[in-house]
Amino acid sequence: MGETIVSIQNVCKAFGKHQVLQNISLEIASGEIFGLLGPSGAGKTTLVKQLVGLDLPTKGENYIFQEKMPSLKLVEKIGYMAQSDALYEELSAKENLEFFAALYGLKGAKRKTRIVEVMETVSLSDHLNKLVSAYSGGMKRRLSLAISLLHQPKLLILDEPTVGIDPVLRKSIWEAFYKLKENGTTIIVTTHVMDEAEKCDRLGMIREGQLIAIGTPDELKEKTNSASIEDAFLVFGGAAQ
Ligand SMILES: Nc1ncnc2c1ncn2[C@@H]1O[C@H](COP(=O)(O)OP(=O)(O)OP(=O)(O)O)[C@@H](O)[C@H]1O
Repeated sequence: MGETIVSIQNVCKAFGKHQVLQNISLEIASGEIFGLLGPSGAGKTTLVKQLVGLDLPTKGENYIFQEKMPSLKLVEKIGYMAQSDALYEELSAKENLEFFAALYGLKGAKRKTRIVEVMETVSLSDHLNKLVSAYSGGMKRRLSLAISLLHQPKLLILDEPTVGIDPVLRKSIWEAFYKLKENGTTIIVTTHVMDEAEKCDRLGMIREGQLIAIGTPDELKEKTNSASIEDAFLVFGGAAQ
């Protein structure tokens, strides 16, 4: 495995009395596609928000590129796609991309090239000048993904990137992830979709704020004698014996 890019150390998070993350520790290496798998409400979004510097743990620390989060220095190195799309509906896709590219300091020819490239990556090149309000839900997800890729981040954090995307496009988006990985990008993806979990290099299974298992999809299935990730999850979660 490559060098450690993400180190989560004894992270806890409480909202009032509600303990949402319970002593999570894990490390993610350079070039991995790491999946955080868990049901709705398990704490995945809460954890990734800390990794992008949008929230703080109640206890413990998160280090990214050996730097303690939150750190403004790392903004350029991290791409984040939130669970709900943050797009300007009344603008075209191109105008949205130009706006975010400007925020990242991309100018002139570089900006133009990156806009073309990221739209190709998400198969939206033919819809560049369309208003976002005329986009479908899946198209908006893909545009959000394109925006997160604009500045060629070394670490990409994607919160449920393929929700509302049909299986054909989902496949093409995963091909894009593999291409990014080949170019050295580390990717963290949250999901509750089991077949998507299978595509990750390693998985962290999260249930009720606890990391109940970690390993490659094959390791997790072997350890539990399960035919599927879904069954493995149930065994680790104590629901089936
Ligand atoms: N700002 C907040 N204040 C209070 N409770 C919160 C807050 N944010 C999240 N929670 C609670 O923390 C728990 C974990 O939520 P989180 O969004 O991290 O789960 P998740 O695994 O990402 O689920 P989903 O797949 O539905 O997004 C939930 O019970 C949620 O209600």
